[in-house]
Amino acid sequence: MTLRIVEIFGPTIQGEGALIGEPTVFVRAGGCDYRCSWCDSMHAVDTSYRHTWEKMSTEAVWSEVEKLSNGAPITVSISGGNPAIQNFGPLITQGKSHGYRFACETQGSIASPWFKDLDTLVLSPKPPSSGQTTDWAKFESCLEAAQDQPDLALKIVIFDDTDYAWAQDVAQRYPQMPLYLQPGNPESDPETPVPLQASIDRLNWLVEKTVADSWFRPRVLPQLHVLLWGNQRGV
Ligand SMILES: C[S@@+](CC[C@H](N)C(=O)[O-])C[C@H]1O[C@@H](n2cnc3c(N)ncnc32)[C@H](O)[C@@H]1O
Ligand SMILES: Nc1nc2[nH]cc(C(=O)O)c2c(=O)[nH]1
Ligand code: SF4
Ligand SMILES: [Mg+2]
Repeated sequence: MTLRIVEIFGPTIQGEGALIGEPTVFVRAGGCDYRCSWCDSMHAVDTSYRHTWEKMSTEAVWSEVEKLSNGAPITVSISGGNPAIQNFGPLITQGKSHGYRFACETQGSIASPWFKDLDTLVLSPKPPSSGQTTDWAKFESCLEAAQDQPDLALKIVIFDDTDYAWAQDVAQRYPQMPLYLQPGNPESDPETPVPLQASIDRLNWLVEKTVADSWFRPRVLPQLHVLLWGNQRGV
């Protein structure tokens, strides 16, 4: 199996959502069917970066994960881009046989048969500010592909009041799924520092909004890695 890989990095901490704080090695897949206006990982999306992506065998990816984690079983997060475009099934099988855990981050536009082999599937449908439109039939197919096997989490990025109202609608569609909200980071250029106070202010805005609405279902979280390292890549 050949995979298009942008970067493999870590161990670091998972900075977002359900597994926040968890020691994690990231495998970032190249290519995405979306073009979110505010994507913080355009180097894994825009085909002008394709020459920086590496074609790697499953074995080569696995060996890098093992090297980075020093052979100690850890959580591996498969992100991108949209990793669902490619076949990460063999990597997951290999890693699980050594006691590793696997999570995947995807927008929910493409269902992959290997979703059922994950420990955690994070579905992150995109709000209006992204400029993308969710195909809910495809999103449902992702849930079906998971076959009730992995833990599921819904993670929604909020930039403004419109996104917030949209998130409330989506939440109602999926009353059983654990829900995470994170404020959007308008600064996605890796060279530009992210002022800490501005990040805190955006988080505070979102926390105060949910509390004022007595909307107690979501967990509101920052992007912890952005607070620590800004937009630096590979962390
Ligand atoms: C880069 S995406 C890759 C995985 C997949 N394509 C997705 O969007 O879920 C990983 C996570 O980062 C979030 N994200 C991307 N750009 C962001 C930004 N500027 N601010 C906050 N979160 C962002 C996405 O919504 C997603 O939850
Ligand atoms: N530390 C850290 N946490 C993350 N959570 C989601 C990430 C991603 O880009 O998918 C990410 C990332 O790139 N780094
Ligand atoms: S779906 Fe994810 S990787 Fe693709 S453009 Fe949007 S945020 Fe970026
Ligand atoms: Mg990121």
